[in-house]
Amino acid sequence: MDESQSCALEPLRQLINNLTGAVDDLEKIFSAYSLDFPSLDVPFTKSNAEDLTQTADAVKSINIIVASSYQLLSTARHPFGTLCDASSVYQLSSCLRVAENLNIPEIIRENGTHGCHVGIISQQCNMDPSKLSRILRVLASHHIFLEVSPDIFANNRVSSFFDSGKKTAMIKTNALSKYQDAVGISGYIGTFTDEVAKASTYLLENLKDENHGKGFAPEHGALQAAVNTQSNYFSWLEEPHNEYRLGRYAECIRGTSLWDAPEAILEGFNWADLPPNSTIVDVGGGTGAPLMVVASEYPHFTFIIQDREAVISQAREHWSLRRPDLPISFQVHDFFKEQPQKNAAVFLVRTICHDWPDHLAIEILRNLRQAAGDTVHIPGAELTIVPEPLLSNMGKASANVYWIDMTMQVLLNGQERTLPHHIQIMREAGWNPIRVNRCRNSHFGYLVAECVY
Ligand SMILES: C[S@@+](CC[C@H](N)C(=O)[O-])C[C@H]1O[C@@H](n2cnc3c(N)ncnc32)[C@H](O)[C@@H]1O
Repeated sequence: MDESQSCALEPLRQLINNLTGAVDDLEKIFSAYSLDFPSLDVPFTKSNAEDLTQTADAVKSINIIVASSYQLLSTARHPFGTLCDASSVYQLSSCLRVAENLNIPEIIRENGTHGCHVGIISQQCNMDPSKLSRILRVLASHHIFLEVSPDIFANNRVSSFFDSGKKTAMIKTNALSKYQDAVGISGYIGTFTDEVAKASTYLLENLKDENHGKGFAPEHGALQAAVNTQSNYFSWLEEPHNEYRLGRYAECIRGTSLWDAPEAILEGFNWADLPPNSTIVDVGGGTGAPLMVVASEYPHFTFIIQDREAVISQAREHWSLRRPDLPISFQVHDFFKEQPQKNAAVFLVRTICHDWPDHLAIEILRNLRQAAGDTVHIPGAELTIVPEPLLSNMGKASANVYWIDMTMQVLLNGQERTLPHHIQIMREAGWNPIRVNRCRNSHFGYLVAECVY
């Protein structure tokens, strides 16, 4: 082998060394607890081993594996292969949408643990078996479901993660019941593969639109062309024909809690330092999944969830089903109007600003500033230093941050922001960022700010 050949292969060897090192580290982490790493071929169950995969050291190793293996694949294969994949990846989303909408993980679960013939699956969801088989094969080829033998599909660790845990008989009588107090991320998949995917297909048309392409109005994004509406995303969701999508969106947002490490909200802010009678206002809180974590730990505070009227009804129902014991009140409030809570110790503003372009995010923050007595609390973003030759943003391991950024662009002309950008809009709204708290196992940062007097 001549020198130039060995040089050209060096990045591949470095990437393999990264992989080996990361797998060795995972082995040490799991053997310290005498646990096995969860198998891809076995359905997901809440377990100590799954919990261990979420800890900071395990996440670090897993991210190195994800980034290195994707870079290895892109380095090794012909560009045509990478571009074929990128050109057709929407097919994967479309097939996933079918599987979620037709309750395939639930049907397979109800038919035993050894897999289910596509003939039975298709009978139960009233589809043509040959078409469904091809759809499930696309997914199984991407490790979503396991094709145990030709045309027999079983749930694996990935497909079972969007099993709602509900009975299909119940879902058939009430489609929305699937998303009420569900486990898994069926709502997240439903929303992302439906309206977000539709909006995304109009990205180029929206960018080239002579009137709106260079603007940032939330009612002039790609979504409006895709679904033929003049309303912004949230108003459109509340139109009568979208009852199903609105119900599903609530579950989608609960699913977004998984972007964050489970304990991040507790570590992101020094809740324990607040006086016992403090009022915490969750602004645009949705159904309040992250707030439930705080309220469970600090039930002596007063908690208020604010959101649009339709969402507040969902939030009331969710808390009464899930945690009727916790002290929480609900308030219909439009965060573009004057903030009625003047004595809040904390305004929690989680994944709100990312929905909106700068001028509207600043308006939301200014309204809080005008009502504020103490601190506000906002998630931001930070880069992580990584080993050579990986990309400095961890490439594929950070892909979801960039997917969500594009989601915000196509839905509402919103965006994810870097830490300096977060700081800039907070300062413009009259807030002084004083601290960023980050969990090592999460892309989220918690930016704590005080009023500028
Ligand atoms: C991305 S979700 C975040 C929910 C919650 N903060 C969380 O992190 O789980 C955005 C929320 O903003 C709410 N929202 C949108 N427009 C609003 C408005 N004008 N006033 C109050 N809430 C609004 C939506 O209904 C939705 O619940």
